[in-house]
Amino acid sequence: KEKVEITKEQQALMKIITDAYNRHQIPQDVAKKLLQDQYSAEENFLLLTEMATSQVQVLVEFTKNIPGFLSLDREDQIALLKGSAVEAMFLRSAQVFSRKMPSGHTEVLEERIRKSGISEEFITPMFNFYKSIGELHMVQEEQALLTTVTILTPDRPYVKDQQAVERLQETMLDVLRKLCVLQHPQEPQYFARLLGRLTELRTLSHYHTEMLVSWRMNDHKFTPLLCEIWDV
Ligand SMILES: COc1ccc(-c2nc3ccccc3n2[C@H](C(=O)NC2CCCCC2)C2CCCCC2)c(OC)c1
Repeated sequence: KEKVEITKEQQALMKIITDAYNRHQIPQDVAKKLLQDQYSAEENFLLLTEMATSQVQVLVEFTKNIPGFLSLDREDQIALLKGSAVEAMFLRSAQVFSRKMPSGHTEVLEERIRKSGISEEFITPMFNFYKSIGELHMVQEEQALLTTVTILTPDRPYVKDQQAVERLQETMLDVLRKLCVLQHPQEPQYFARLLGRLTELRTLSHYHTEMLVSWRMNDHKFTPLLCEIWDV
């Protein structure tokens, strides 16, 4: 049985990324807000666009802490951010949804999201994803590394130097693989399951524009930053 060992460098890399991931949390916790009050579809849409706008800003700050990211070609950095922003947002939403909450809170949160204004057809795939992320019981290092692996996806549109991105992503995947083996020794397939979620995440993100324009209200307004990042 091969002995899996995280090197000193990998330990340092993981600490930098996890600290940055935890530092760059959403300022106002949306779950708390949703648990407090029931909002109209319009108010919920505004809340979503506000949360998503601040999450994109948080994502940009987070990527500056990924060792090697700032050494990539500048335009490739933008292409990676634009290409991963929606997936990072759904990954963060899944982590918010799967957080341990006092009993009954998750059910209230689920109900509020179901009734938020999102159209019926997207609710099942979205919650299937949230629950499949929750079942993994990821530790924070795994969450941070999974988001990093998602950002460093080489085949995003307009990425010129895919090899450079691939090298960075492989560095992160190697740490994540070892971490999974050490954190979940009884589950040799855990790492594979984790990466499988990224496929589910990409599929869910394909629905994203549809989910927004079909929100049960008229005249959907977006912030300039979201117009940049979302294809709306
Ligand atoms: C595009 O369609 C949708 C639909 C639902 C969500 C969603 N899933 C959630 C799961 C847990 C808590 C919040 C959640 N949200 C919205 C939100 O505020 N998401 C934030 C985005 C930035 C990162 C933190 C979460 C809520 C939904 C209820 C109405 C108000 C917005 C969503 O988040 C991408 C996108």
